[in-house]
Amino acid sequence: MNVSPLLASRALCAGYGDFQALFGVDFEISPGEVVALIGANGAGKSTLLKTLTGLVPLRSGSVSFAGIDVSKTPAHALVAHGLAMVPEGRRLFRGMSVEDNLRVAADHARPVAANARPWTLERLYDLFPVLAERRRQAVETLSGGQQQMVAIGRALMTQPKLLLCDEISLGLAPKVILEIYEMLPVIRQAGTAILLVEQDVTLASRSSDRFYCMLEGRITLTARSADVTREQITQAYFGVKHEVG
Ligand SMILES: Nc1ncnc2c1ncn2[C@@H]1O[C@H](COP(=O)(O)OP(=O)(O)OP(=O)(O)O)[C@@H](O)[C@H]1O
Repeated sequence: MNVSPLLASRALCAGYGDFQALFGVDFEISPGEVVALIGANGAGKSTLLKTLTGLVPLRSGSVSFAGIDVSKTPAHALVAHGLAMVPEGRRLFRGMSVEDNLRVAADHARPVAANARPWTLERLYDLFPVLAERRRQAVETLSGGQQQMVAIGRALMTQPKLLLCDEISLGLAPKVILEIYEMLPVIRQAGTAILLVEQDVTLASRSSDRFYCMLEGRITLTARSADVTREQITQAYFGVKHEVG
């Protein structure tokens, strides 16, 4: 059975002023899938993420999320439809406690069905027990890894169908990165699809079902993570187009 994609772009072009950053990008992620987006600095990953979420306008092509035309929907309204972002740099509400950061997000949550099991503070504290210990602390007093957990928790409190994670490993120690990445399967089992924008290619392919590689605003490789070779990734990352799987 073919499942319709949750998020899909077709022939997407976008840019800034005279500069075109994305050229005909076809991208999709299905419900419950974990997809990674990799590429060197400046390849266009953040721009793609921003265009998929309506923060950068389309020049041509289309983006749909859960059947909604993203170009006709204000970015903030997409949250209520189930699209949540863990932004690069986390952007937590400084001066507010861990718990208040999480509670604020709940005010913008997607309505969930009566028989669904929503993300609650208790459930998040089970996922990241250290946040329960620090619930009353101001977020800026937390370590970088703990702040990243709050950023993920805040996004989950909006009850997303899709969690977009922009370089969540950036600047964190390897042990902390693993702690956070180990939680992704739990989030996915709860029914949330995940898009990981990641600089670390090994981590990205190990943690995803499929991935896309970008180079200079174009997709140069799309593959099932289990099927792709190191050489194919290297070529796509630096310059030769491949289609696998
Ligand atoms: N606000 C902006 N104004 C003008 N050009 C921009 C802007 N943001 C990004 N760009 C340019 O668009 C291109 C793609 O940048 P983007 O940030 O999307 O790449 P990236 O793959 O996310 O890189 P990084 O990993 O460094 O974040 C780059 O050439 C970048 O210089």
